[in-house]
Amino acid sequence: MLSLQVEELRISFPGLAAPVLLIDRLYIDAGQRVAITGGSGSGKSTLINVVTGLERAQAGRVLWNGQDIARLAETTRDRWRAEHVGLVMQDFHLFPGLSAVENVLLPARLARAAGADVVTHAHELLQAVSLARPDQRIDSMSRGEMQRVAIARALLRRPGVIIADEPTASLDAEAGEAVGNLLLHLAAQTGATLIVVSHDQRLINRLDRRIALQGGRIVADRAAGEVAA
Ligand SMILES: Nc1ncnc2c1ncn2[C@@H]1O[C@H](COP(=O)(O)OP(=O)(O)OP(=O)(O)O)[C@@H](O)[C@H]1O
Repeated sequence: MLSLQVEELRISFPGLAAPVLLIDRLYIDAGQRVAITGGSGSGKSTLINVVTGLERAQAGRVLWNGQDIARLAETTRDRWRAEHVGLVMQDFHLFPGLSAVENVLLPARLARAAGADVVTHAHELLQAVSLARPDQRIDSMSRGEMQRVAIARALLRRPGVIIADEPTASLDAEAGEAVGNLLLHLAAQTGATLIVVSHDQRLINRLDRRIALQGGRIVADRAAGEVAA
C-alpha cells in the first residue's frame, strides 16, 4: 500500500515553449482509487511516467510513502518499480515470441522471484482476465487479449500501486467491465493504490476520485459523487 505525494513538479521538453506538466501539489492516499482524465496531450502519460520514475522531472519531488524516487540511483529505482508498481502501459510492452504465461512471468523470472506459487498465481490471473489459453503466443493475439495479458503481468507481484494507462481502451463493453472488475477487486484485495488514466466513463464512475488535467495542470480534483462547482 503506497501513498503518493507530488510537490512543485515541472516537466519540459526541448523545443516546447511551455512545460507539459506543472503540478504544485498532489496527494493520493494509500489505497485510494483515482481516475486521471484529460484530453489528448494534456499530460496524463507524462504524469504516469514521472510518478513511476520512467521520466525525470526538471524540478519537483515525487514521494511514495515519503521516499523521493528521483533521489534513487537508476538501478535502485528500476528495482523499486519492479517490486512496487504494477504498470499497464498503452503499448503493453509484451514479447511477441513468448506465450501469454511466459510474458506474465518474465519480470518475476528476471527478478528471480518466480517460484511455484507465483507460477500458479500467473495462471489464476490469466483465468481471471478470461484468457483460456495461457500457452498462446502473443503474436497471434488480438489487441484486447494482449491488453489482458499486460494486466495479468502487472498484478502478478501484488504491487503496492497499480497504474494503468487506458486499460479498457481496446476492449468491448463486456470485456472492459471485466477488466475494471478485476483491477478494482485486486486493488481492494491487496490494499493497492489504483491510478487509472481513462476516457471510459463507466470505469471512471467506479473510482473514488477524479483528477482532470488540461495543458499539464490539474484543473479539477473531485471525490466520486461531487459535482462541478
Ligand atoms: N519526449 C517528448 N518530447 C517532446 N514532447 C513530448 C514528449 N513526450 C510528450 N510530449 C508532449 O507533451 C504533451 C503531453 O503528452 P502526454 O503523452 O503526456 O499526453 P496525454 O494526455 O497522455 O495524451 P494522449 O491522451 O494523447 O495519450 C504533448 O503535447 C506531447 O506532444
